[in-house]
Amino acid sequence: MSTPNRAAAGAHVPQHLVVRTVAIHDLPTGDHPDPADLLDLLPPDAPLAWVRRGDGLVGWGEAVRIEVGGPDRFADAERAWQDVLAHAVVRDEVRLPGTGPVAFGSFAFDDASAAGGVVVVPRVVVGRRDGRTWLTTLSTGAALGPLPRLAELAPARTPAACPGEVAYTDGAVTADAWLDVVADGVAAIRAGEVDKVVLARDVHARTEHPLDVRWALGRLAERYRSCWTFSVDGMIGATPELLVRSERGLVTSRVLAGTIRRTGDDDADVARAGILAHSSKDLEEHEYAVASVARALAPYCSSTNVPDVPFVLSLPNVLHLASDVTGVLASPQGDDAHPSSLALAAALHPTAAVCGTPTAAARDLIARIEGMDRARYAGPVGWFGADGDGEWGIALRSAEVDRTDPHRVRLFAGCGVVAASDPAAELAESQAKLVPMRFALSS
Ligand SMILES: C=C(O[C@H]1C=CC=C(C(=O)O)[C@@H]1O)C(=O)O
Repeated sequence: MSTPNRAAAGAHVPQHLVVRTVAIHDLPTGDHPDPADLLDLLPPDAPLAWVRRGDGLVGWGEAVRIEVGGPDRFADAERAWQDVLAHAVVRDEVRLPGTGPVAFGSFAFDDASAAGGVVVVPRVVVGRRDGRTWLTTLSTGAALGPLPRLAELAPARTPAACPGEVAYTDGAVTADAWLDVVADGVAAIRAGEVDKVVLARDVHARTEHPLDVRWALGRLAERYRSCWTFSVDGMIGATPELLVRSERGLVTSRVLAGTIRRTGDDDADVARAGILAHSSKDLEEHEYAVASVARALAPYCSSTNVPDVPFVLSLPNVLHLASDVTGVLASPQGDDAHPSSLALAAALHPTAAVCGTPTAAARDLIARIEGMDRARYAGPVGWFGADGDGEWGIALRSAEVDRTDPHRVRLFAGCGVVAASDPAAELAESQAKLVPMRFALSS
């Protein structure tokens, strides 16, 4: 495989990107049949994925890689992507969201994090939406060739390898010490420094065998079907929280904040859903998160719809208070031009579901008391296309696979803290939020 073009932010991309999308059913007879599960197509190395309920995108190979960092990481990534597109020759025979040129991205939570951000333009993408499946090839330097054949492009199918035994150890802050971190957060709230702060912790896992990311993705996608299962450059997970979807002028954001653990007993869980829906502590946490999203979207929208009351989202491990905020993007010039989904994600990030209220003070407090670099946990992760439309989740219920040692995985979980928060309850909640990734790594 040839080496990808590396584009530092804003750097010139040396070769044309040639992009072709065809419907899978249009491919020659004898080619790969319509794949039952998109994830089954992925190779073990650097798989790219954004899937939910069987729909979405998977990709592999690197045609272009854009690495960014610092406070301008989103704008720099967008500029570099535009530069790639300016040199692209595109033939898209399907014309759906996610066809034509697409790039996957994952960005650090904090401006100062060394994790920065990465945008990967794959060599091959297979997508599915509402029963329609397509194949996109993206290559550099070639001319538009004959119809691509998925059978030739899809790697020989090898089953995902089991990680074997997994040993867990403390992350940057032990569970006991994290009780003090939460207590410090509550004290800062009571002192008037912030109204809400989201505090997170990490746990280290060591797998017996090198982690085959496909193993984790398959388990997550099957069990957490209402979540977006993602994989971008070693950042993996199944997030229930959609930072923003932008499609043909409509924006949607699924805001989550306020959590109660599930018991495993359906009747008890129905009662707990009622408790959650009436918990003033959780409703307060949720209200801050919804307000932050509504405030950030308002300047870009001609109208927004912000639900008055959240619904209860049921996941296999927890119940969440959830609100779907929607909006219609304004076109200031009267044409269809509006900010890209990544620009909207940048405007929304960090919401009060992962940072706090007020944002700047909460961010400072996190940097002062949390005791770890979140890296790409709680940052935007997703994909966007040539027209800027795309989907960006918040990288929650997630883990980062070590670049140099695929036995090492860092799992993350965080909790919204308000004045009424109890450190022991928050620790238990963080353990419940670690369940999906622990499940993903289990045999
Ligand atoms: C920060 C996380 O969850 C956020 C999303 C949903 C509910 C949350 C909560 O109830 O605290 C958090 O705001 C995480 O899962 O790491």
